[in-house]
Amino acid sequence: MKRLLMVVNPHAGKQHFKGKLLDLIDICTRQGYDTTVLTTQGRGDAAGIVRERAALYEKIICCGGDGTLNEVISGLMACPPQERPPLGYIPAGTTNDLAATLGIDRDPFAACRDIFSGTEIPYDIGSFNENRCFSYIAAFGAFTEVSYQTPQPLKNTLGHFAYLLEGTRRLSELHPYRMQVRHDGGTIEGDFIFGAVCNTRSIGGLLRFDRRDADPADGLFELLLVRMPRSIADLSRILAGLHSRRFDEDAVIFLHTAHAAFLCREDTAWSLDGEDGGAHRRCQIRNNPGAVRFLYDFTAHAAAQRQAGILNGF
Ligand SMILES: Nc1ncnc2c1ncn2[C@@H]1O[C@H](COP(=O)(O)OP(=O)(O)OP(=O)(O)O)[C@@H](O)[C@H]1O
Repeated sequence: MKRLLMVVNPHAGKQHFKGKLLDLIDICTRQGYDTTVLTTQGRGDAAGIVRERAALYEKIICCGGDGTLNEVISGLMACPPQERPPLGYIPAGTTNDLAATLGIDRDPFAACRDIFSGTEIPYDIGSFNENRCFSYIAAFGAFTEVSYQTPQPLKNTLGHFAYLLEGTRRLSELHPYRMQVRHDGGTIEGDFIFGAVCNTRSIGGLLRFDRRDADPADGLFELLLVRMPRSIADLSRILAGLHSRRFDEDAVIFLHTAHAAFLCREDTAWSLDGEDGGAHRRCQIRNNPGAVRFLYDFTAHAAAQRQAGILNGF
């Protein structure tokens, strides 16, 4: 029998899938897999499990939210590329942003079946300071102070940022981060209130990129930087631009790059895939093209996703 490792975070989301685990294992067994199930015991556990055991399995399935998936991918990235098995994902978190972007079914049984009927789809992974990684977004900005103080960690970075901006009445409520940002095409300096390096077609439902703007396996990230507005009128223009995706070029920078280096004047808190990424003055971000192969049945759900407006241009 082929060997499959299922990594399950029993505390992810509202834990609805707990009672479904037996049926999920049954699907794997019927597909001819000798399935090992390991439940994570705390933060960092999923990364360690995958790092140490990935090479022993033909497939890995992650059951959890974006945080668990981020850890599983970190574990895979710590293995040599030839020892990384393809990855299936059964979304069981609260937001599951990446699953929405990829078009993975929200129903755990359908998602599980699609892992076996689907194909391997390469996906770019970001390295963050060489010791962390992200699959769809690394971001800093106004949202970060609030996010880690709330029991529900911030998931929806750009959506939350826009929400905070909408409520801003005085510029003094905004925190500008002075920094130099180097990308493949040059260097940008300034005071920024938000920045993100992304590999997704949708950020928090607010920004939707089309195929020309964002291909998850093109070896490039999308870099978005929002400058500190000079006036409240400026701020309204920025918000209107973010909503309509017609960026005011003076205020919002949007470009494609494989590398980004951030040199900040102060410690700046980052969020990686919606989880705490720590505070840093220097960050190096690098694209690892097609570093992880996702297993899912893209054709089964693309039409429905496109109809829902989630998946643009796949
Ligand atoms: N046994 C455990 N007890 C408590 N926390 C755990 C356990 N196992 C893993 N964790 C941690 O739980 C955190 C949250 O998990 P995850 O992001 O998967 O779920 P979620 O927050 O509900 O989903 P989403 O991020 O999609 O909204 C992760 O950082 C993970 O490290």
